[in-house]
Amino acid sequence: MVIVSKSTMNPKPENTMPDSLPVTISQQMTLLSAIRSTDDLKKLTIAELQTLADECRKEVIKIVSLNGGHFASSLGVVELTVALHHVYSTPHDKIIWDVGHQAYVHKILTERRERMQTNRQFGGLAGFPKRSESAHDAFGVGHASTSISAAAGIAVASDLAGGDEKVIAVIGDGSMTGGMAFEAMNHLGDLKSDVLVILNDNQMAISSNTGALRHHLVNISLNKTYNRARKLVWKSLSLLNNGLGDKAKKAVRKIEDGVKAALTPGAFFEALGLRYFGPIDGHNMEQLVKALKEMQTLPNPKLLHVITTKGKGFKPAEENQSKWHAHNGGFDTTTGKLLKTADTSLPPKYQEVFGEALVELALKDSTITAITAAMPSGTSLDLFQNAIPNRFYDVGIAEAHAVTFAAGLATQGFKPVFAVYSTFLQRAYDQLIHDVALQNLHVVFAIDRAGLVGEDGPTHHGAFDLSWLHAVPGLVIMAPADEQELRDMLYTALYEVKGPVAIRYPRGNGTGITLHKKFTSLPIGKAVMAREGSGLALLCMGTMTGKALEVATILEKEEINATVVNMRFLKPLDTEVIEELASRSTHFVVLEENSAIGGLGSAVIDHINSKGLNRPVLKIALPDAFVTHGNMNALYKEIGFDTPTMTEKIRQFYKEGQK
Ligand SMILES: Cc1ncc(C[n+]2csc(CCOP(=O)(O)OP(=O)(O)O)c2C)c(N)n1
Ligand SMILES: CC(=O)[C@@H](O)[C@H](O)COP(=O)(O)O
Ligand SMILES: [Mg+2]
Repeated sequence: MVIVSKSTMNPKPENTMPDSLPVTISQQMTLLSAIRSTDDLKKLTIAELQTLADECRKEVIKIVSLNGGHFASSLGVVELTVALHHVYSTPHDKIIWDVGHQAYVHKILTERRERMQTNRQFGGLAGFPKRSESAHDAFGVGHASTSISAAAGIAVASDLAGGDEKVIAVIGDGSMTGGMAFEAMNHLGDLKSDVLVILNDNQMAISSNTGALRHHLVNISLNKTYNRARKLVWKSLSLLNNGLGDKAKKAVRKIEDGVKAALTPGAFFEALGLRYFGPIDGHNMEQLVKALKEMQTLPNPKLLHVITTKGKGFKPAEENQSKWHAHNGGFDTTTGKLLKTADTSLPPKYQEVFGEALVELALKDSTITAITAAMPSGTSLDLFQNAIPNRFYDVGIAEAHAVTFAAGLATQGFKPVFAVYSTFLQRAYDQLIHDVALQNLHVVFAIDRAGLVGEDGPTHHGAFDLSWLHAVPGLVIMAPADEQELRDMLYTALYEVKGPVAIRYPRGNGTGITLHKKFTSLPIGKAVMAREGSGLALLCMGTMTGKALEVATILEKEEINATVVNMRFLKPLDTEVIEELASRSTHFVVLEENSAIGGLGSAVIDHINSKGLNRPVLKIALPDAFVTHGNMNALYKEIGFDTPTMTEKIRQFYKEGQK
């Protein structure tokens, strides 16, 4: 195999009007609009493939500028995606995109171009690959580091069934930091199944990638001796594929292995049983196509290291890759400038209030440490990182490790705060139980994005945390009704609670309440009255309190005088308030933005039953189903969380009981 030198990195188009396409294209038509299926890509020359890539890049910029979505990651893999669909044949061959936030070009090329303007909208295309959406989406994704495991499973299934499909996992350097990726390579290397792992190395997760592997990958790219030796290795590979006899093949393979073991920084992957190739320039179509064609002929697990630039081809995104990881849309497609000025009148976001409060407290308390699993900006722990870098830890996409790491810190008298999205903490349930709760360690879980999150959809909704946290003995679980309560709950978690404690709060803006400078300790396990009433009791978790108050105001006009209680704590549950309410209420309604199974509703019903209080309870909660993607208003309407529907449900429930 010939490695293309830097000077040939951007080959000039050989002919701008391809005659190799099945359809005739007019002057105005782009190459992209002539593509009907991935079969059409097979016939394109390298220059045409590059033209197609340029058009796809423009298309991604246009789509995200209109409706928002994940951005810089797709721009970085435009050439890689085009090359993959040129060399491989999906859906027969299987491409598994890790996380899937970089798969927009894959979607455009696999018969979804016309629907891309519905991307992430209610009823439209999903923002991530989804098996039910297209046969070309080999595996459903959203969470990181799953691709190699899934690829191994698919390849083994093919081995068992005698299939001949090729299986390719495309995984970013950020996702490669996740434990599952290592576990999968360890297994795959032993299995010997035919899987190509493409390591898309752009030195970025959402923010800068972290960890020792990151430095290792930089070393590979910069190692001159290796890069010279690599040419020799690739030459031997070409020999291998060009008709040598079995004995000679073995001898060449031995030489190759020897050279690589001595010189290849990629020996790390080799040790795990994956033959390492690369690094190659992931924006050079010729190099990519050649490399992929070589990979296609090789049996067994192998890893192709591809170097790309996140945000490639859109200057603002290349210059600020983290900011442009995802975008809300509404920007100029050349300059990146916002077309409308941002609304500065909105209240601060819950995550910002959390991040600021934690810094305030940690500046006065040197035992507080902050931990993120690759989400410093999303959780606002970047504020802590800037203010107190020596007590800030970004562990990579490694939620399970983060929890046990926190447990270790806690054993030594530190107060670790792990800020993590609800959906990603699911990865670390065992660690939370076994390493933290069982040892009653004082670890604070700041559980962000609890409840529905909108456009990211079911892979990202924080729909279950109250249910699974509820089952853990000794864990204190709280949810603030507004941003002031979030500050006070953080303070309470750090200074009143002595064991494991979780605070769950939603994505997005707070209520706009005026924040006090002072922190207040909240009595543990005690609810607060938000509205006095009688007959009907509305018991709320977190921000559902605001919604319940709206409902109560509407019902008041109909002479239904509801009591609204902000429960504050799921655990310990305020059983006294439930018993007191039972003395003056005939009906209970529990409101929570969590699955109807196992959260506050279940806790209240259990207590009512255990005391023989005999009160009917209506649960207003998320359905026992995966909630789709779309904007929050559309989702709330879909599940009956809009104020009119909730009011009607509660009205009916109460009136039925009065008959
Ligand atoms: C388990 C899990 N934790 C966190 C995330 C949030 N997340 C989404 S993309 C991403 C960074 C991925 O980096 P990389 O794989 O290198 O892809 P790139 O965007 O650089 O192409 C993170 C942390 C996630 N999707 N899944
Ligand atoms: C792909 C991924 O998991 C993240 O990029 C996620 O979409 C971020 O969501 P927020 O916008 O809520 O931070
Ligand atoms: Mg990356």
